[in-house]
Amino acid sequence: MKMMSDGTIPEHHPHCLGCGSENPAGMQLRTRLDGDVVRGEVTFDRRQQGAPGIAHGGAVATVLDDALGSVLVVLETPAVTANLNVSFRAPTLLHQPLHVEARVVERDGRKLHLSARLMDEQYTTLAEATALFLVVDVVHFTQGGEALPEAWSTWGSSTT
Ligand SMILES: CCCCCCCCCCCCCC(=O)SCCNC(=O)CCNC(=O)[C@H](O)C(C)(C)COP(=O)(O)OP(=O)(O)OC[C@H]1O[C@@H](n2cnc3c(N)ncnc32)[C@H](O)[C@@H]1OP(=O)(O)O
Repeated sequence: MKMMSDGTIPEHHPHCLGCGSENPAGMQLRTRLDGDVVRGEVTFDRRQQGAPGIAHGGAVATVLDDALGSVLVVLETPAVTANLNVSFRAPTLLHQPLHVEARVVERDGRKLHLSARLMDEQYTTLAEATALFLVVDVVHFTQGGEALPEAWSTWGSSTT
């Protein structure tokens, strides 16, 4: 597993494993592994604002998708989001420290069924997601014409 001795996942986002990309939309999601669950913290600011003082739903979905991407780091499995379903349960306020968790629900061949949740400081659910990720060959990621992070070369690429 790709993690530090304190359980944190280095450079939470898969893109950051050596390629120098920033987090999507400037969001600073930091994740760590807790048993089988990826946990993280994030705080939205005005860059992710939708209605005044409230995070945009797309930004919330991005954080959930990003946390799900961290699960791939733990699994060391190259995969992509095929389907993402988000339920928004309560307004996500800006400038509040929030908790995120993501986990594997089931693996069925190439299909990874994952789930994620965004919670406020009191662990009240604000949004939750279910997702289908499909395992792909690492070649999938060369389509953008950019060099891939060195760390990815050691990851599995079997799509069977
Ligand atoms: C080396 C390590 C690298 C690690 C890097 C990891 C991190 C990377 C960064 C991660 C960043 C974070 C994440 C991101 O941001 S990932 C970025 C957002 N996602 C994408 O760009 C994905 C774009 N889509 C595709 O490339 C293709 O459509 C994929 C690869 C997904 C499937 O095309 P492919 O030709 O391969 O598969 P298939 O069509 O034969 O279908 C196969 C099976 O799947 C079922 N199905 C398909 N789609 C759906 C659907 N929407 N709902 C329900 N089911 C669906 C389908 O019915 C079939 O089922 P069955 O008939 O077999 O039962």
